[in-house]
Amino acid sequence: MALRKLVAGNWKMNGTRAALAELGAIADAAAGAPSLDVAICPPFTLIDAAIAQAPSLPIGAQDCHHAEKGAHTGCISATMIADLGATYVIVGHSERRADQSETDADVQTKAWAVLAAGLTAILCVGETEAERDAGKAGMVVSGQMQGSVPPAGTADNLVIAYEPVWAIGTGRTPSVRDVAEMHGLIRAKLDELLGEEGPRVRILYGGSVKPDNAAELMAVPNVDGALVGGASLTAALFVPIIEATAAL
Ligand SMILES: O=C(CO)COP(=O)(O)O
Repeated sequence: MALRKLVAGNWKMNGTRAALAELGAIADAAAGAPSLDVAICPPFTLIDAAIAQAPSLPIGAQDCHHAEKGAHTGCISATMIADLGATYVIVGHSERRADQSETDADVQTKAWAVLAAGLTAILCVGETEAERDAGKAGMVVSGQMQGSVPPAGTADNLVIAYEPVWAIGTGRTPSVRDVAEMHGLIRAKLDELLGEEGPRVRILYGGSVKPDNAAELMAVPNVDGALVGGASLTAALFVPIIEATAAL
């Protein structure tokens, strides 16, 4: 089944207010590609201003706390993100799994919080290079799915992002064959975990997506869009990725 593609940018810990100048051209490209969904996930500090600057462009956050509110100094809840008018929250990014020691169980409770706030979770999974070299990539990703996908996930509130850790920020990407194999495995796992919603949940590929490889990667079966890091920081690089995906 061909699903409507989503091309989402993850700005990570990049961008001060000056970066908002990129959003105009990105919003224009999104408007010119009505067959796709496009989104930008800037740092928390820019969400409000990004929504004001580009009201037509869906905006997301990169993390949230699992609780709705309370004594958690420095944390941000999904409810607060929803209150700003955002649409998406990334959960379980490998950088948080590594830097903040987030477990599958942590990621699942965060995903629950995102769904409860009426937002869409972009839930990230992916193996390290050592795990791939050991022939364990499928097992690792399948285990992450088992432990972190919320059973209440539907096509409307859940997106999976397959991001092999070794492809993030490295300029290296898996072969088209490896991407097809992993996305097929993730699809089968979604079918197992979510029943009839499984075939409709989008599976994004992330890791060194650039203008020159976007068309090839986005054409792979079961690749329903991209989660783009570095190349989403400027319209000059992100707009060609939107256009290449829309042209498929
Ligand atoms: O981690 C990523 C998106 O979440 C991918 O980052 P890069 O596109 O910079 O490799």
